[in-house]
Amino acid sequence: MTRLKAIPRAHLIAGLCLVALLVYPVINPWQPYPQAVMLLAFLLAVQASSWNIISGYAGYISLGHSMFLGLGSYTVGIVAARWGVNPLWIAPLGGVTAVVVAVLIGSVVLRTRGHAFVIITIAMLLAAQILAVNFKSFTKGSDGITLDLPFWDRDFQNIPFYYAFLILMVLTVLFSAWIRRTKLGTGLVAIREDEGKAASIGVDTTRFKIVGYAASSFFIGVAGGVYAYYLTFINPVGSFAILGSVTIVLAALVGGRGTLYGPVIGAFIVQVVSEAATVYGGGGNARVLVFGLALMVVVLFLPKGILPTVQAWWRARHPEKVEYTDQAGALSRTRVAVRERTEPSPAPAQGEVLLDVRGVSKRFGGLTAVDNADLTVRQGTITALIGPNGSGKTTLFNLISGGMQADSGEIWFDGRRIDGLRPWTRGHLGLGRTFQVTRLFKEMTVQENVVAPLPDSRWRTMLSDAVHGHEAARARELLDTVGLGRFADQPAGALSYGQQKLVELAQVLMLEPKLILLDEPAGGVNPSLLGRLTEVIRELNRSGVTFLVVEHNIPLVLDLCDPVVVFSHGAPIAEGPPSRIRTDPVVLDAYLGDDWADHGEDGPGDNGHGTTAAAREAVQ
Ligand SMILES: Nc1ncnc2c1ncn2[C@@H]1O[C@H](COP(=O)(O)OP(=O)(O)OP(=O)(O)O)[C@@H](O)[C@H]1O
Repeated sequence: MTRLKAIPRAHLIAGLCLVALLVYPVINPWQPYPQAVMLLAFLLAVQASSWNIISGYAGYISLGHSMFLGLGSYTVGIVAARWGVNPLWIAPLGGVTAVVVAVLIGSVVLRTRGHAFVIITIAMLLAAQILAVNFKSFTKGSDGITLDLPFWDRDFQNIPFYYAFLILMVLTVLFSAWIRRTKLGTGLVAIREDEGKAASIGVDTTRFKIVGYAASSFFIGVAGGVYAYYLTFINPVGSFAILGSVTIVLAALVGGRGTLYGPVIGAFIVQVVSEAATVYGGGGNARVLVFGLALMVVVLFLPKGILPTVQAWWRARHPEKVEYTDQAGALSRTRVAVRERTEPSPAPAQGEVLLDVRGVSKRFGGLTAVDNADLTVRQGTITALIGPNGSGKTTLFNLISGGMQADSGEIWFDGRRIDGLRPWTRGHLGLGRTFQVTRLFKEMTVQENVVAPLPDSRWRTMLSDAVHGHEAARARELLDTVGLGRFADQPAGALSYGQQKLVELAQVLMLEPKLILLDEPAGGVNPSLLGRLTEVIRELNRSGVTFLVVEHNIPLVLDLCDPVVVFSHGAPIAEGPPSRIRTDPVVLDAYLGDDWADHGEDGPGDNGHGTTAAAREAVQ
């Protein structure tokens, strides 16, 4: 009984529904019509659930996904007709064709971001139809291909197809669930939430999207092969119909895009409504009208779909108890362990140059944000980068981490020129960063956020478990370190700003970085946790991690960092140990203000929380 209780409610309900579906034809064997409606619902569920991998998890909407059903049908149909093989045995070939085509299309389209993908998917569906019409020697053109009737007794009617599509539906849902549990799954969701941020934490967004697109095509291709046998006839218009793609999207939207069971629920609803519209509404055209109305209702009243809406309602009625931050736990922890890098490259010796920015510039129209800047960060240091607002510090961070490309200059990291590398490759080399305004993936849980980064480009890492296993255990450990272990299963969007800062630090530590760029780490963090934060930075630094810190909290900078580089108008104006910087007349003039020279260690008007306001006022 306790074992049963451990299974999530959704899986239990799904299991019960599956048992009912398995026994239905046994109880009602001589009812071919309802069996046909059900098996078409299973087929739609296979398609919607597969579509959900690229369009629900990764957010890249495909409006031509029924193309894979047609490709599967034609592959299997052509082979079966030519060589007299039974289509059922070669149905997986349809999946292989679908994956090959998805990889080819994806390799071209998914290198870019955004809307081009939607348009291309429709274009590809129509192109496939034109090819099927014109490649007559293979496809018999508009005449189509007729296949042999099923070999089993006619008395069995649809039952074998019923079970074939049911098995495919179960396999698709299990496959989709498995993907969502892996780092591939968290990476896909990360892409949907914030593609730039995903790239900065080592997610090779191009590869993830191509793999996601290919994964979303396989079972549809297999189902296409079985469907060809079910129909015993395939032609270009029927196999590559745009209405098929619209139905897939509608099913996923109705049920709940991005959820595991939503597309399946949506498929059953859409299939039953579609059948009712055809039977009672006067034919196929009524179906199109009903689909249009349903789409409007969903967009207006259920934008998240049925399942997420019901889940939100349930959660509101049965709120989970959440503890406050385990601040005491975090503060009492003494050590934070750094993992060994999986592909260790010899770290530069203490004091050697780790990051070398040489004559880098970045212009935005008429504004030169970074102006021929030089900067070196030596191994083992906690280097500060300070300067007035708008002096180009964050832009320089973006250039170093790969979020932006420099107009000129070179950036070297750990003996390698990196300014031409993609952001995730820089991450794999050991370059991590946090953001001034936190950029967590708000719809993922806190734990998923911390598990999402990839320290290398190995397939094994990509397919490792993000929910259990060593990666998840490491994420928990890091969350405990920053005092947020109790929040692991909460959505990241529910955390306060300061808590999000701490999660972002834990997240970047998953990269096993050699150098961490911290953009205003103290912003919004309460004073006692700030103490813990600086302690963590020091501990990591003692373990060999180098830091480059942008921070306006000058007492913190002067206490924690050495050397300090001062930026003004896009270039460094001074560099040295804190003791020299705080009295440097150039720095006092450009940033700190004369008051700094006249006050003690803590600067003017310090209240223990830093003097950001004072420093900023001084600049103005
Ligand atoms: N994407 C962009 N497009 C246009 N201008 C930009 C862009 N990013 C930064 N800038 C401009 O470049 C200049 C430098 O901005 P940046 O954010 O790098 O400064 P900063 O030193 O980090 O400032 P702060 O201390 O306030 O964070 C600013 O004038 C800013 O308006």
